[in-house]
Parts: sequence; structure tokens; C-alpha cells
Amino acid sequence: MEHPRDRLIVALDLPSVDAAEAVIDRLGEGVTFYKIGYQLAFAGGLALAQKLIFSGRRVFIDLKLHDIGNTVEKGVESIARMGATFLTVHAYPQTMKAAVQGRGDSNLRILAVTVLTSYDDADLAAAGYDFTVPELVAERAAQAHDIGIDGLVCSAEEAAMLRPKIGHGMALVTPGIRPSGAEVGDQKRVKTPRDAILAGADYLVVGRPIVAAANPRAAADAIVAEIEAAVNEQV
Ligand SMILES: O=c1ccn([C@@H]2O[C@H](COP(=O)(O)O)[C@@H](O)[C@H]2O)c(=O)[nH]1
Repeated sequence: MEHPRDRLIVALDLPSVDAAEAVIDRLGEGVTFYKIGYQLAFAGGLALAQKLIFSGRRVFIDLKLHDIGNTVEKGVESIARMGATFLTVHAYPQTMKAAVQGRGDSNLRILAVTVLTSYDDADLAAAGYDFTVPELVAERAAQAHDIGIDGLVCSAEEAAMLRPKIGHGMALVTPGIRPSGAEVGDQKRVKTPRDAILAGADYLVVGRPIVAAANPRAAADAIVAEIEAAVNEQV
């Protein structure tokens, strides 16, 4: 299993490359894995991703692709050439199959987003789904598994239920992580770092609790220490 530090993925949800580089500098050796999503990707973040990869950091491109198969496949091929570690797509069968095709035998790992962690059962009903969150997560996880997807984005609330269904070959990547007492914001399915690890999460995605902290390095170090303590509890 990886070092606890390497299981923390910091979401660089920041308005500019300058702002992101300032946070990366403050995090120093404390963080090895970064996620780049909409906000930064459309503000120069893909060039920053390349720079981070060249400097030995791992990068998760969180663009949650969803389009016709040919477009997804070609987009994934381009991202695979960048040397990113993770890329998200929505967990629709056509999209997932195209992403697996586009990833080919590159080192890029495709993560399927099951149900966003800002959704609860009422949000799913409002979007027209006749499933509870755990039901839809389980259904999409099973489809992702059969299609050959490399991992799932889900809440840590679903991690314990998913592990026996998907085995250890797929990574469980969990946003919606909040240290005890931290503001939840728009997240609806949350767990602490400790509880996420004990539930079976492989990687924890943390944005605001680190990048908006007065001392991002101290916030990241505290989460890594909590991951480490939880790992020791498991053995
Ligand atoms: O279901 C999902 C999928 C992706 N995310 C992303 O993770 C981070 C979480 O940031 P916080 O500030 O820690 O809430 C953010 O970039 C989301 O786009 C998610 O939260 N839930």
C-alpha cells in the first residue's frame, strides 16, 4: 500500500495558475498528488498539469467527460499523452467504454463518477432518477467493473458497500472529505479522513479544507497524520 501522504489528492480549485502555484509552493513536499478541475483547467491549468507531471507529481484531471463515444475516445487519447494518472468520466456505459478504448495500454487510469457527493436522494429524484444514492452508485459501479474501468469516484459513505462488489483491482477515490468540525459547504455525503480510510477508500480528495486554510501545509499534514493513524488502526 502507498505511503499515507500519497493517498491524499489536493483539489487545486483556484482561479489562476499563479494562485495554484502559490499553494503548491506552500504545500512543498507535503503533497504529491494534485487534482485539476474545471476552474483551473480553463485558466491555464492543463499547462500547469504538464509542469507538475514533469516535476514528478501525480496529476488527476477531473473533467468528468461525457459525450458521444468517438469524442470521448479521442479526448481520452489526448489526455493519456499528457502523462496524467487519473481522469474522470461520467459513469454512462457508452462513455465508459469509449474512455477505456481511448486509454488503451497507457498509464492513464479512468475513474467513473458514480453519483456526485453533492447529491442526496432528493437531488437524484429531482434529476429524474428512480433510485436511491446507494442503489445508483452500486448499479454504476457494477457496470464500470464489467466495462474494465480502473476506479470509481464515490462518497466514502459507499466505500464499504462497494469493496466486496468490485474487489481490490479498482481504486475508490473519495471526495466529500471533511476533517472533524470543518465546513461542509455544498457537499452532502461526507466523511472524515479517518472514517473514509476505515471504510476502504484508497484516495481522499480534499479541496477547500486545504487550499482555503490559513496554513495549507499544516492542514494537509494533519490530514496525512489522520490517514496514517487510520491505516495503523486497520492492521
Ligand atoms: O462527486 C464528486 C466528484 C468530484 N468532486 C470534486 O472534488 C473536489 C472536492 O472539493 P472540496 O473543496 O473538498 O469539497 C472538488 O474539486 C469537486 O469538483 C466532488 O466533490 N464530488
